[in-house]
Amino acid sequence: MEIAPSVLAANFVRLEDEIRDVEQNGADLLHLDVMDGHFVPNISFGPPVIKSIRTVTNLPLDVHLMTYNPQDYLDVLESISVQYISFHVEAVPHLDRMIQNIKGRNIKAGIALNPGTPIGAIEEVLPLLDYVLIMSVNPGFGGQKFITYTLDKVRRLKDFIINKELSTLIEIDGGVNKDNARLLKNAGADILVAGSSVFNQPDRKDAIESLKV
Ligand SMILES: O=C(CO)[C@H](O)[C@H](O)COP(=O)(O)O
Repeated sequence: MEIAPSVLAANFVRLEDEIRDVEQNGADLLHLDVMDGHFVPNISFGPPVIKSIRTVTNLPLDVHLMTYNPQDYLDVLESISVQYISFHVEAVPHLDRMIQNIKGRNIKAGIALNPGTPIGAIEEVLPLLDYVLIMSVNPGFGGQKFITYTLDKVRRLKDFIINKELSTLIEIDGGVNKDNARLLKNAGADILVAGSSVFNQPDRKDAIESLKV
């Protein structure tokens, strides 16, 4: 199980220290939510902040584009050398083209699904994807409660991946904590994104270890 602390929950005034803290205490990836205030009702940070973050960590950067027109960010994210980019199926009409655009840059490609979006929406392109990001809250804000029906979605997606003999990873994001981490692992999640349950805890080592079930 890999843990990707979500920078959205970090103390932005002390961002460098916050990132070094999770890097030194067991984080596997750093999850970066880019919000545009349109696809989701919030604005977070964009490429200039990600560029600065790149200079203070060796962790793989896992960028989640909660935006319309995610293709517009690819050139700059490639120049920053991020390793993972996910975009929302609900925001993009040409899934195949967008996946090829990401993978052609040697960046891992993922598609994110809102809680209410069925996994059938990505069935055809699943073999092309490196990972699927299942949202377990409605995206836009940290600190929300885990939506329990998304657990079954993870299970069904895992079954599909196994039946098709694919190696696609499942990442889950929203309301992840030490109480549901084992359920998520058993359902088939490979990467847990965790905002509040890491950055809002005083001991980040303990917080990350408690999610690595
Ligand atoms: O996608 C997200 C919210 O839209 C974030 O990754 C969010 O940071 C998750 O936070 P938490 O773990 O506190 O629910």
